[in-house]
Amino acid sequence: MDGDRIQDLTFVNSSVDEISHLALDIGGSLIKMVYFSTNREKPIDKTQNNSSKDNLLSGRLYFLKFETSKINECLDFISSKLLHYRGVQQYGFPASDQNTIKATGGGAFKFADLFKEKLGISLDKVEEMGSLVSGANFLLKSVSSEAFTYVNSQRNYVQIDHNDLYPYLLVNIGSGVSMIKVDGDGKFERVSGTSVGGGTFWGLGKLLTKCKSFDDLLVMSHQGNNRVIDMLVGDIYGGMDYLKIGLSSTAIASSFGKAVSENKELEEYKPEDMARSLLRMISNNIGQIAYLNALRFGLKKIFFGGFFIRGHAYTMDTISVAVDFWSKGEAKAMFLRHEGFLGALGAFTNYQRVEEFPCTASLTGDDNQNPLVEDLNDNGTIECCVRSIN
Ligand SMILES: Nc1ncnc2c1ncn2[C@@H]1O[C@H](COP(=O)(O)OP(=O)(O)OP(=O)(O)O)[C@@H](O)[C@H]1O
Ligand SMILES: CC(C)(CO)[C@@H](O)C(=O)NCCC(=O)O
Repeated sequence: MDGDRIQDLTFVNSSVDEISHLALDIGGSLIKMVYFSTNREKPIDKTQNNSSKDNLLSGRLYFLKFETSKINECLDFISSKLLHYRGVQQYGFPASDQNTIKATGGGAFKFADLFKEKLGISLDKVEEMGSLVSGANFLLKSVSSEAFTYVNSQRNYVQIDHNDLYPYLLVNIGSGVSMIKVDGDGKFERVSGTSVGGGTFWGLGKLLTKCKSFDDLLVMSHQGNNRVIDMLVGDIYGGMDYLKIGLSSTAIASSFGKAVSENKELEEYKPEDMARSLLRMISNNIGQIAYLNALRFGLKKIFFGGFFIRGHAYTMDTISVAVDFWSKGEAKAMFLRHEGFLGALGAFTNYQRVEEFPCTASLTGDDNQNPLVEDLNDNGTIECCVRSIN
């Protein structure tokens, strides 16, 4: 299992009994899991606007991921922690909600029988594109310091103006890529997509470099030099720029194009260089298609999500430069800190008692750990509230 340890628990004494609202996004490559953990001894006071029956439970959202090809690890995890039972009755959920969890992504259909058979769990299916949009809107509207631009190797956090959020283009780079024009809460249209996405990078990368894990492939791409394999404008123009059409000598004229004339065997290329060319090719292509779709609908804001990005500097830089270059600085590429969990968060917010409250995401780690998984290392929790009925 490869999970993200989420740190900085609000309630240091919280125990596994306090887990609730488990939601899954079961994709072509990865299963994403989101759950809420509260301190049942300290439900916070009712807000002034609440009905007398409502309580706001304060706690944190935690995030985990599993490879879809190792779905049994996910099933074992849920079963060993009894996640499907937790918090359901305690926080006013009807008994019928027991053994039912919200799930989105193709795997919610593909693996529904497996969940039923192995764990007795029914998957309450939440539509995938709607989940991505709900997850993105939740993050953009409720979580501070969530969206950022990436320019000159620098993350610049963007203040989201709630009155000026829509419309925007959401580009979710998972195994494949979906491009969704978002006009409001629940108002969206999938306007484009491409099969050249994260699965392509991971699949071709595995074949070309024999790397064992996605993270190895990313590390390799960081160390490589794409100019060894990519045919540059300068390679064609004798070292010169082609400024008349806006191309410098170092721009890529043809991804992997040098391999044609060099008569080298695959083994003669360094895996690092191939990983770099591949990452650049795919990120560039997605950046360009995203821009074209933004242009199609006159959208200035493009948010990129999906686990392909992984906060990887080179990926974000390539996408940002592509959007900036093609739009002549008109459109902006923005990224999300919880990029890979849009669908799972969308399924989570589909629980009736999860609403929008101001949330904060913890940026740094400390001694407090995910109550379920103590030996994981990555990324941040979201502090938030859910409504419960007593
Ligand atoms: N640890 C990892 N293992 C495998 N792939 C990873 C990992 N980390 C990031 N990735 C990348 O993330 C991609 C999957 O992203 P994501 O989980 O958002 O999509 P998905 O839901 O599996 O796909 P889809 O939505 O198309 O069904 C992989 O194809 C790969 O490029
Ligand atoms: C099929 C989905 C939606 C599954 O998540 C995704 O992998 C995707 O958007 N693929 C791209 C398909 C296309 O539009 O060509």
